[in-house]
Amino acid sequence: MLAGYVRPQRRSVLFGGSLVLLGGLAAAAQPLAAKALVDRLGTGEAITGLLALLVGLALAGAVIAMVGDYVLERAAESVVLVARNRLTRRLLSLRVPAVQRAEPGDLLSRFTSDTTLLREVCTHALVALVTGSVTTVVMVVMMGVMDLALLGVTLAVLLVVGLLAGAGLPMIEKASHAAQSAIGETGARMERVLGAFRTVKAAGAEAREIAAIERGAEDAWRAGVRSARWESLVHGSNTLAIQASFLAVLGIGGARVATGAISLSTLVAFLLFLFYLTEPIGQLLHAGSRLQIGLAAVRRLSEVEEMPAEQTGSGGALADAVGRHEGRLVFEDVRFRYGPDLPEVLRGVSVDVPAVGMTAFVGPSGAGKSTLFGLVERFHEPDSGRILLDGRDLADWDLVSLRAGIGYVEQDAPLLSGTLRDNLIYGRPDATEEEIRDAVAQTRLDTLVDRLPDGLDTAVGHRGNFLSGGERQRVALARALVRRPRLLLLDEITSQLDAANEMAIRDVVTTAAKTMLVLVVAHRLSTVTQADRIVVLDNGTVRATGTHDELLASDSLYADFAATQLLTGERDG
Ligand SMILES: Nc1ncnc2c1ncn2[C@@H]1O[C@H](COP(=O)(O)OP(=O)(O)OP(=O)(O)O)[C@@H](O)[C@H]1O
Repeated sequence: MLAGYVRPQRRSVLFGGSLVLLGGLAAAAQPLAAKALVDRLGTGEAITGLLALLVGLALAGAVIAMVGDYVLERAAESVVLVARNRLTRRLLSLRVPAVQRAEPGDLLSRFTSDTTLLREVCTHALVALVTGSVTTVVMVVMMGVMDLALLGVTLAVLLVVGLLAGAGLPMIEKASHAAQSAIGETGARMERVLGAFRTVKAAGAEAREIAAIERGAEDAWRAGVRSARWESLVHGSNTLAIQASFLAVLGIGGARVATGAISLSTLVAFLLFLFYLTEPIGQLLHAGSRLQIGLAAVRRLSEVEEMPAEQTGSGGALADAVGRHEGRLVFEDVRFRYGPDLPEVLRGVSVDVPAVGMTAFVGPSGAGKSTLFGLVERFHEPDSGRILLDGRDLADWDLVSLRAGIGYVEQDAPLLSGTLRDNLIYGRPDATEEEIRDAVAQTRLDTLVDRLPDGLDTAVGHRGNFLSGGERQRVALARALVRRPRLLLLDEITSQLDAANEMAIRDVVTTAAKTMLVLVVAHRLSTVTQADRIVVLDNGTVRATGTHDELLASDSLYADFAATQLLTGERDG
């Protein structure tokens, strides 16, 4: 997965990495030039050329490293971009139940914060790991050429660093993952609060929510501190090791110079090498710890990749077919439960709905009415039985084509932040002005549009919260009509309308039912009575089917509903 993120940037990473490496090598060559300089000083030869070389090496090294750094930073940003785009596509293709089970705030944190962390791992850390290793190896070889005994001393001390780092690095990954998860959970909690802000206020729950969010933030802090502790241990071991090596080399090297085993210039160069070694080793340790943090982020991103996604094909041609062919919608012994441990919600539903006309589903709350709509949209798949449209199992339809033919107004259909127009054309961005106006007029939104300061181009607020509940319902219906569906699924769209608006909407629905298949779920008797057929659902089964009059005579539950007006009261209860 990591490779997948880095691959598109491999050229930049290679180029930038090579530059950084070159810069590092230029730095590595400096001790050699310094050694030559010291030797020449002893012999009294001219040193101007060597001095120039030394300055040139330092300058060139710095500039090359700087350019390399920029190239890598840029590649890192591109990696984040690629990761965000990939995650966006993944998130939007997820199956509805998967997203319903997840916390939106947590998914959001993966999109914002984890992708940002990814930049740590993908370029800099990887390159630093390579350049740090190469520079270290080059320096160690050079040190070996100078004096094997001193090298032995150095390596022994460095081994201790390696062991310390080896123990610390996995802990960093663990702590970082915990910190990110805690941030995700806190984000989810925050999203919950902001999404129901008025309810939070009305319930006086601010203090409780603050405490809960702060607890989450503290969890993140604790994990972050744990990670910081391991990081500083890993990083600090570098300084410690180099200093210890320095003293050891100085002592043992001094003795070797005194015995004449090595020259003074060799000792100076060796110590310089040791001094320069701090950087690549520090780089290695830093890269190692960053890599762990990035890997923790990759782990969280890959968790999203593993969530089930919808399968969509091309479907353009089929979308046309949906518009042209008319056909029945048939439920054949449909059984469904929301999860393996949950009770069966639909227990063998069989309904045959003709291609045109209005079919109403009524029944007590929780009977499974909305669930049926969810199955038609294929948000969920039946556990057994089939649903056929045009005689074809919905499972065989291309999802895009299927949904292109459906106008779905869900219960409490949310609007999206943006303008009223954005909301109306959400299901069909290429709708003409006339079609928009037409839908607006049908749903009696024209008075609202006239009243709004910028008409159709007025912002409606987050989830449409600048509008009343009834207005939101009518916008949702207009949005479905603009889509020009062949199949309208209307789930409780009149619950918040006053009598006048309800009557108008009823007319819209009746008119629509003359040319298309309209399924409504309604608790209001007035909406239901004019349906061509009514399906009474009870506890996941079809109890009775017929017209209002037929059911009044034949079905006691329906007769009871009608008589006691429970059909109206149910929503509020
Ligand atoms: N996503 C879900 N996960 C688990 N259970 C669910 C889910 N959605 C609905 N249910 C359960 O399935 C049952 C049927 O719900 P459904 O929304 O279809 O009922 P309904 O007849 O539309 O009710 P209402 O008239 O109150 O809208 C209910 O018992 C509900 O608790």
